[in-house]
Amino acid sequence: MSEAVHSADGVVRAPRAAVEVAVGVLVRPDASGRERQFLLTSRPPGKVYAGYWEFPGGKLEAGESVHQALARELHEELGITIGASRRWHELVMDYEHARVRLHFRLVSSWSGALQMREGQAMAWETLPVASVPVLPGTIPVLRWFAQEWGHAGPTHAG
Ligand SMILES: Nc1nc2c([nH]c(=O)n2[C@H]2C[C@H](O)[C@@H](COP(=O)(O)OP(=O)(O)OP(=O)(O)O)O2)c(=O)[nH]1
Repeated sequence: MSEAVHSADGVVRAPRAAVEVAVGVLVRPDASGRERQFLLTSRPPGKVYAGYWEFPGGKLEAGESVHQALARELHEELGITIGASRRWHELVMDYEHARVRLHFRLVSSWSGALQMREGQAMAWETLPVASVPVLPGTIPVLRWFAQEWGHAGPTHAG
């Protein structure tokens, strides 16, 4: 069965190979002790979709597993060392600049203080997300949270 491809902008393009991307969904407990806060970061200046909010992560390098790529990217971007990561969802998103296969992994333990090493901004968010604008590839993740938490209403502002 072929994989569903989500268009980021509504344009349907010819099939092409997807770039594999490891994405970290860092979660922490809210005031009631439930893991309902998650970290969003803004895309750094100079990258496509600069200023859009996303989950931290990046492309796999040759020979890396998704977890290894995630650990490397989160260390490079945020200065933290992650513990285990749990496979969560996968999604193919088609942008004008590339088709990407996003491997979302949940991370609830890490060491080190968060540092924004690439000029990003960060926000601990919950639903509905207040940071704007969010990257198209981020919106399905907010829907998965909404389903799991029984959250009704908008998932993000704007
Ligand atoms: N990091 C991240 N990328 C995402 C998310 N959602 C989404 O569609 N993407 C897309 C945007 C980019 O096309 C691609 C990730 O590429 P990137 O440019 O951020 O990766 P990278 O850090 O390895 O970049 P570079 O070294 O090539 O500059 O995945 C997300 O939540 N986080």
